[in-house]
Amino acid sequence: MEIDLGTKKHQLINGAVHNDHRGTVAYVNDFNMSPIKRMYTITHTSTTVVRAWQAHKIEAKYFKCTKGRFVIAIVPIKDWNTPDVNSKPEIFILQADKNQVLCVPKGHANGFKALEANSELIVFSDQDLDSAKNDQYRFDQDLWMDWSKKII
Ligand SMILES: Cc1cn([C@H]2C[C@H](O)[C@@H](COP(=O)(O)OP(=O)(O)O[C@H]3O[C@H](C)C(=O)[C@H](O)[C@H]3O)O2)c(=O)[nH]c1=O
Repeated sequence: MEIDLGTKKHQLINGAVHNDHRGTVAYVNDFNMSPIKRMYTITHTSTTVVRAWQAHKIEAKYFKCTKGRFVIAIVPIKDWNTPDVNSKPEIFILQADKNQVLCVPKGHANGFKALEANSELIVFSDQDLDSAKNDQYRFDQDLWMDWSKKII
């Protein structure tokens, strides 16, 4: 099944793993990367750092944890000037040993923190850097989530 990346709904795409005498192939066959224009990685050396909230009207993002574990939250934004303080974030745990890609469609804010020191995310974007620069919306990290609460 191929995932429709044009959808307005976030999606968690599950991959799988093949092991044999040569080693391991970890794959996410349903992640169609044709819309991707750019990739980068983010490493959090500490579990106390919160990177939130960054939001995009037109940019879709795809997150894959390549080391450690992250808690990542996403919130749909309707009013970009006065976002709804009562919106409820959807929360995901991404971990390197679970082969999953989280697709966050345009129109959402994302925020995250590492659950283990030195955790790393790889991020894929469907916008080049120039478009992304004009599509950056930042909101206070204390909006929507109490990041100090134990999540799992
Ligand atoms: C992402 C990126 C950044 N940079 C430069 C631009 C800045 O001088 C510096 C730090 O970037 P920024 O402050 O935008 O990083 P974050 O606050 O983590 O935000 C980034 O990752 C979160 C999850 C988002 O959702 C943002 O859209 C994305 O910009 O790296 C580049 O030159 N190329 C890139 O692709």
